[in-house]
Amino acid sequence: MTRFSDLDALRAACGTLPAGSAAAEAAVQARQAVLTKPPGSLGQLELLAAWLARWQDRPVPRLDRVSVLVFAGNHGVAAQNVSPYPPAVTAQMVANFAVGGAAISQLARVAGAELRVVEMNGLEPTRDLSREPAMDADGFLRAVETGAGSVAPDTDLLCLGEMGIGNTTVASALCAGLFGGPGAAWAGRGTGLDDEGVARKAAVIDRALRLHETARGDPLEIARRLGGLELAAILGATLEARRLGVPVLLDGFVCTAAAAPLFALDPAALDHARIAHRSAEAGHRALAERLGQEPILDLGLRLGEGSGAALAVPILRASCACHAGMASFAEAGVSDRA
Ligand SMILES: Cc1cc2ncn([C@H]3O[C@H](COP(=O)(O)O)[C@@H](O)[C@H]3O)c2cc1C
Ligand SMILES: O=C(O)c1cccnc1
Repeated sequence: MTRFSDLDALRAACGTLPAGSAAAEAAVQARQAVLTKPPGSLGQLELLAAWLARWQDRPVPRLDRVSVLVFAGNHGVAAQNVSPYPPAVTAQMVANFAVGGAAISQLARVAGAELRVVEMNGLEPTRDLSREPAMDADGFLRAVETGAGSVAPDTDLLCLGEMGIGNTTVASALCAGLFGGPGAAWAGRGTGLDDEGVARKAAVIDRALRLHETARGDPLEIARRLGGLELAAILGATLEARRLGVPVLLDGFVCTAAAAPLFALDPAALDHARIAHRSAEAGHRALAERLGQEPILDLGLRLGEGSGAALAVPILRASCACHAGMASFAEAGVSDRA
């Protein structure tokens, strides 16, 4: 398993990323051009096949082994009354995942994906980021390693998700720390805060931003101080997937925020990771724009768990099926344009 002795070692790993296979991408584009359809008429399906091919390094992309990895963690900042739900729900939902009763249990099945849930640090909470750094360097790095170590090398597509009461506050703080703006610019309703609750959440984030001001400009320090264990694991899994040639689907706001420090270090670092679904959570639109991405889907979900990522899998399956299974003009005896 990849080990990181210190933050500099992790930073170095983030600085040496494979570029993907331009040849595999070009092969897909060449084949798209001869399939029985007007050029470009399959829109995003054509682009997604090329994207999968590049990062899988396969001229014909495949989705035989799709995995949903959900990282679960708790957060000290939940003590600040920033979520309508108590932290005990995190463990209760992990139990619900195990017996197939959660939304992601159903959506992973529909996607034809294996679902795995990883509990971070026995669901012990991090420290309250509005009072001190959420994690020490060791705790942060072990969480990144746990994420990296959870990615099976033979995965064709990795869907990432999270569970952790209070983590929309963490994700908002992380975005503000990375990209600027006050708490109010990034804080949303999460699981259902009212206006007063959102204002309280924004104030907690502002306090955290003042406290961790000196870390501004250092994305991994921001992730350590203003992040959380399941978010660090998502960062580690996203990084490792790049190394292993596994394309990634990021779920909603929390998941995208978790991977965002990689983008802040290198704007090409998330080229193998697509935002699967635009969450209805307030900050997600701005975050996706900041990362230069248009989410594949926008169905108004605001759940997390990897739900949006799993929902995009059938679209990718359609993309692969058309690419691999359609006939060319020559094979089908269809006249191409004059
Ligand atoms: C029953 C239940 C199931 C969930 N599944 C995902 N989340 C989502 O809500 C939480 C974040 O929202 P906040 O920051 O407002 O606490 C995370 O656990 C996230 O995955 C859930 C939340 C609840 C209550
Ligand atoms: O978009 C998300 O990730 C999200 C939104 C609300 C609650 N939990 C997660």
